[in-house]
Amino acid sequence: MIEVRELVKRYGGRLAVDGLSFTVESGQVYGFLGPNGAGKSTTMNMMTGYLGPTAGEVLVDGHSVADEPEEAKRRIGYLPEQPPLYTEMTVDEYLEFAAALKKVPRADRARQVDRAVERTRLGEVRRRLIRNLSKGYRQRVGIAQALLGDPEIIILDEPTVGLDPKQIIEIRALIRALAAEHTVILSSHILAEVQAVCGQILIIHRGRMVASGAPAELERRLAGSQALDVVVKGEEAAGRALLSALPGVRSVESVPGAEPGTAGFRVEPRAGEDLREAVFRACAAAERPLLGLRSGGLTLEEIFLKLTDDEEAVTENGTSGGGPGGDGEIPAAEDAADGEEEEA
Ligand SMILES: Nc1ncnc2c1ncn2[C@@H]1O[C@H](COP(=O)(O)OP(=O)(O)OP(=O)(O)O)[C@@H](O)[C@H]1O
Repeated sequence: MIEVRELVKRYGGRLAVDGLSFTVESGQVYGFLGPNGAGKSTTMNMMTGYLGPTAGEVLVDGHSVADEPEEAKRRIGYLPEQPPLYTEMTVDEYLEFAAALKKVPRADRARQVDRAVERTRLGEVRRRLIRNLSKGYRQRVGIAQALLGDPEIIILDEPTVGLDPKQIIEIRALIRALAAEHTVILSSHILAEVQAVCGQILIIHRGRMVASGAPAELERRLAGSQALDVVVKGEEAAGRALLSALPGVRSVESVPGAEPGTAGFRVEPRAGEDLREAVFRACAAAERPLLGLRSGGLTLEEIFLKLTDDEEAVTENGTSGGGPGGDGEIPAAEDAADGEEEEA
């Protein structure tokens, strides 16, 4: 288990990590999600003791990374964003060297290297020079290195960045397999990646946590009420009057762009109401053809983009101005970093 308490990192005038607190429970796969520059690498570097925090602390199974680095670090295997591979070594030589650096007892090194090679399926290339390996295989070497010493927790910084689609699938499968025996934390700026392998998501933006939870829970909590996108035949005013009169409707907004002779609306229900059937029946009773009816709640992808791209629209209770409401407890994603924003 890792406890991150009020972690802060300042690079000169730039606040890269701004008071992050969270807990990583054993036996789960956590996805650390955020756009480039959100502070993911900085946080991972502090969690693994590569970088000292400006303030705050990290405890690994109760051991402070700052005060008991050996105790804390031996529980963590780390694949940094740029793994320090020695490309003039063979895979075996490098892993033996890494095992020695990690103070794996000499008598146990060969066994541990064998096991790491087996788990990352490097058997075929173990006698090849690292410089002759593809990026996908090099990444596996980096992961094998993280497994040496048999740490309980594996931390992987952007493990699939720069890989081709086939390699990405292989690395994801490898991560899932690791999860059977380790707590895994990986960072990514791609939601689909985190959704594909993680049971828990931590969304970070400008050095702060903007949402966390299981993917389905986040979606449910933050997607907002089941707003409906409705298209009816005929004039806008008549369609609006019809929909507004339905019990359970909170608001009806016109959505521009409907084809001529039709009108589009976003219909917000009151909490807990499912309006689909009522909309259908009302249109039928009024002999007004219903041309479109779809749930307009946000997908997790839209939530992620809203939380990280459009922070001005995010208010204190995590709802967005004009968008569907939500009852999630997310702190405001106000401008905390004082640097320029980077491309997502
Ligand atoms: N050594 C450094 N000196 C100064 N600023 C830094 C340093 N390292 C990171 N930063 C800045 O801190 C912020 C957070 O960077 P960090 O690398 O942690 O983000 P990230 O979420 O991991 O993004 P990426 O995926 O691009 O690495 C960025 O604005 C970055 O420019």
